[in-house]
Amino acid sequence: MTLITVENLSVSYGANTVLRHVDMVIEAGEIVTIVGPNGSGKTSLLRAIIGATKPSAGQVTLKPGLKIGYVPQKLHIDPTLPISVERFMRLTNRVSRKNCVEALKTAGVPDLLTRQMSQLSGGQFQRVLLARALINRPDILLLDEATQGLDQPGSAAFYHQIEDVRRKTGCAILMISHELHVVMSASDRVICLNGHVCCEGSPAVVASAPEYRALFGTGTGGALALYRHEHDHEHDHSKDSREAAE
Ligand SMILES: Nc1ncnc2c1ncn2[C@@H]1O[C@H](COP(=O)(O)OP(=O)(O)OP(=O)(O)O)[C@@H](O)[C@H]1O
Repeated sequence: MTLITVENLSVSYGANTVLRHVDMVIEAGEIVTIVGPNGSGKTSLLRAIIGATKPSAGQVTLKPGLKIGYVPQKLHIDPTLPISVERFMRLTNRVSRKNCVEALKTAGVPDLLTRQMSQLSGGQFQRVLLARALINRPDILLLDEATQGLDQPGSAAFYHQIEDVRRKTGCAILMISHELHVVMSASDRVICLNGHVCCEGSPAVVASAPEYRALFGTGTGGALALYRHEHDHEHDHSKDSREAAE
C-alpha cells in the first residue's frame, strides 16, 4: 500500500528553486533513506511532505488518515529546566503513562521514564525523541538527521534501533542522513538527492552509481562493506580496488 506519493514536486524560495521535478513513492513498511550534500533540498522535501512548505509545482499525496511520527534533527531543552522524560513525552500528546512506557520500550530505553531530560546522554535523548514520535502509533516515521551529535557507534546503534522499531511496529521509515555508510545498511532503498533525484535503488546500487560517486566519491563503498553481513546482496568490490588503483 502506498503511503506517500510525490509527483513532479518543485520547491522555490523566492527566485531560488531548490527542488525540481521530484517523483517519489513510499510504500507501507519500507525504510527509505534520502542522502545528498548540504543544501541539496533534503529538509525542504521532508517539509513539503508534512505540509510545512508549499510546493511551487507538483504535489504530495498522503494516504487518507496517514499518521506521521516526526523525529527532529535536534531539540534544545534548557538544561536548567527541570523536566522528566515522562512529562516531556506527555507535553504534546494526551497519552497515558502506560503508553509512554510502551513507546520507550519500543525505542529501546524502557527505564528512562522518571529521569530528567537534562541528564540523558545524546543517544538516550534521541531515543526519547523517537519514543515520543512513536506514541501515536504512526504509519510512518520521518527522521531528519536524527543522529546528529552522536558518534559513529552511537549512530549505528540508533539505526539498528530503527530497524528494530520497524520489525516490531511495521511502520515505514523515511530518513535523511549524511552518514551514508552507517545508514545505508538499514535501508531498503536509498534516494540520492541534489535538487532533483540523481539516482535511486538498493544501497549497493546507489553506492556504485556514477551520479552518487560524483557527489560523494568512492569512500563509502568500502565502509558499506563493513555492514555487508546484514544483507543478502553482493557488492562489487573489484570496481572499488580498480578505481583506487587508478
Ligand atoms: N525558509 C527558507 N528560505 C529561503 N531559503 C531556504 C529556506 N529553507 C531552505 N532554504 C535554502 O534551500 C536550499 C536547500 O535547503 P535544505 O535545508 O532543504 O537542504 P538540505 O539538503 O536539508 O541541507 P543540509 O544538509 O545542509 O541540512 C538551501 O540553499 C537553503 O539555503
